[in-house]
Amino acid sequence: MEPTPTPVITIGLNVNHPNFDYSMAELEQLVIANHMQSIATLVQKLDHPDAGTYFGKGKIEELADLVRSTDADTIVANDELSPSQIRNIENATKATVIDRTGLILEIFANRAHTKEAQLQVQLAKLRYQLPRLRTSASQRLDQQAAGGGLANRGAGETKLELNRRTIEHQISHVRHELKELGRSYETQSQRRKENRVKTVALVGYTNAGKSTIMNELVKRYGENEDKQVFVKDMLFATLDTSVRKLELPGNKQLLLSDTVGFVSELPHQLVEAFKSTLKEAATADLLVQVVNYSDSNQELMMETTQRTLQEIGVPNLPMITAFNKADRTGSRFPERAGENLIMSALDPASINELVAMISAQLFSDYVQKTYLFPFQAGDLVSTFNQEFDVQQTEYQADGTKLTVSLPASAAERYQKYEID
Ligand SMILES: Nc1nc2c(ncn2[C@@H]2O[C@H](COP(=O)(O)OP(=O)(O)OP(=O)(O)O)[C@@H](O)[C@H]2O)c(=O)[nH]1
Ligand SMILES: [Mg+2]
Repeated sequence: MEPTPTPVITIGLNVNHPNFDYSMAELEQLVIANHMQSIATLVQKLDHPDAGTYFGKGKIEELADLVRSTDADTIVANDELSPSQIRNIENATKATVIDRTGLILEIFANRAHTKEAQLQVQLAKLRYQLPRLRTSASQRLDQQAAGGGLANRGAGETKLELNRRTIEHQISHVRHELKELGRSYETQSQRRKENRVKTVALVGYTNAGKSTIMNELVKRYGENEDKQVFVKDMLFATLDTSVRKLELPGNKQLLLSDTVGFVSELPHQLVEAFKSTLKEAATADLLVQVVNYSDSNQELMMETTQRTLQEIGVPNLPMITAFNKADRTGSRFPERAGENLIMSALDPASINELVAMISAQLFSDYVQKTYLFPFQAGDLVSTFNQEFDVQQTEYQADGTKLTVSLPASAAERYQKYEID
């Protein structure tokens, strides 16, 4: 059974923020993803945040009253706060303050499963903690850190120095471990490149349906249909990149990867840390951007996706945009316009259309050829049947005639058997 969510108060400052309501709604979702529940919300409109307390003086008093009159002893702020803002709000309200960055880091810390994701989150946490050594926001992260050993309650100046050095030491240690892992990772993807297996990466905003699409494709075309990935209606269900091998009709093989979802204002510490997980996307032959077409903020989400892809250094790759969850809208689907597809992951016709689009993009260098293999080259007939898309076979007196669709590069190798 899931534990009861921790009650919290969410707070936000509207500093001429055009998408303020949306960012507050997203904060509520992030809170839920961290097993918390917002029981009250306090917002203020200001020209700029108060340098010392974020909210203005009167609003801070209101917040303190709210803490006293509810069950919540945790406050979650919609922005990244300075260490002194966190400390001052905590002193004024006697509650624990977590900022948006700290919240996202907590979610990631609780969800990371692979060694690499865990190290990356740890690195991001350490970087976040460094300037915040004495706030309870960083202590919460401390307590979660594997092995702990960093608790610094009642820290004096010397202890603080010590902690700083410990953290710096840990940062370089984690970096080193990541580098080692990265090396083996690189050889893996290098090998894939050499074998010329085409790669496709699903990217996009969190909760858009990337993992659901991955599972539908694995069910139909996977080596092993049990290799399903985790799907859940909450933010950041996926944190680790999973790669699955698919074989589309006609022996067309590809590697499909499902990646971590993006969110507005993804903490820069995490963007940095996840660069290597997202390398899978950076080296792909094709990106499929999944968009939640039923969300009124889809434009914003697409902008965030574009910006994040740039930040993590994904070059401008060929892209198909899948406007997913159309079953929740009044729109017709599947409906294709160029490289855009309005679709639903729950609809087989949509999945077929998506596969056709992926296949057309990836295998555009395929050519159709007719070969005559004499009987002494009989081995090639079985090789061709295993590796390529054999569309027609005719047994003739002088050998076996095959009509085949295959990559242009492979066709070059078998030129001498080619007949018109
Ligand atoms: N109605 C409807 N629901 C969908 C569709 N695709 C996905 N969902 C649901 O949307 C929720 C999120 O789906 P996921 O596949 O986990 O989303 P994701 O993009 O992988 O999310 P993260 O891993 O958090 O980045 C789940 O509850 C899915 O069942 C769709 O086409 N239609
Ligand atoms: Mg997912």
